Amino acid sequence: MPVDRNRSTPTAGDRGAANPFAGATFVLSCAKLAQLPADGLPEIAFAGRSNAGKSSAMNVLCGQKQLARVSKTPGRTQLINMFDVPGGRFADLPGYGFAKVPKDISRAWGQLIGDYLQGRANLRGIVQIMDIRHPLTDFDVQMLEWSAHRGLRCLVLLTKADKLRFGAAKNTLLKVQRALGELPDVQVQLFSSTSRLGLDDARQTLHDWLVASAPVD
Ligand SMILES: Nc1nc2c(ncn2[C@@H]2O[C@H](COP(=O)(O)OP(=O)(O)OP(=O)(O)O)[C@@H](O)[C@H]2O)c(=O)[nH]1
Ligand SMILES: [Mg+2]
Repeated sequence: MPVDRNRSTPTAGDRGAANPFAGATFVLSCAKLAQLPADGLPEIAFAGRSNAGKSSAMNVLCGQKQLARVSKTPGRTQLINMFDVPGGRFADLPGYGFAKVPKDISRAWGQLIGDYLQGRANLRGIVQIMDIRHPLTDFDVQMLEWSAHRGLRCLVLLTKADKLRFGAAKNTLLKVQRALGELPDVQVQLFSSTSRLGLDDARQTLHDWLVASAPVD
């Protein structure tokens, strides 16, 4: 039976009015750029390694449990999934770097992400999701460099921070901040979709991006 992905369960403990992304809805899945909505709404893309926690982060940011599909199997999100949020749109990008994916499929994903990052005019920023236990893969760094080259803002979420002791998480945060210090417009923070660490800060940053992108009357 098909799952109606617009019917989502609110996350327990969500503070409702404080969430700027409450009421987010699934729009569509696209395999090609031509299928993306053409209305020019400001977009924020969630990028990162397969299984890093992109879909989980998007769900918790929107205060919904099953808005984007979460899976224990890496490589599950293979299309660009678009979600309407107040003031713009979120794009859940297919994850990269999953070794068991056949080469030709892997190439097609890379092409899709590359085309999207380079060609999507209404793209306003990137949320780069990194598993805090495996930060800064080569492709993570390449994504950040592409984004900086295009003048996009970037928020790095070091997610699954619940898996580390707080001191170890803080050390990784400092290490990643130092490593990315040269790149303009990059912010790095701790995050956990499970414990909700960093949730309010991340929501505020993304909300500010969309507000800054809104047309002035
Ligand atoms: N402990 C913990 N587990 C998490 C967190 N975020 C995600 N996970 C788990 O990590 C796995 C992958 O999460 P997804 O959100 O599906 O990851 P993804 O990056 O969207 O994966 P792909 O769509 O395959 O690229 C799932 O088993 C999640 O439950 C987190 O903050 N803490
Ligand atoms: Mg996913």
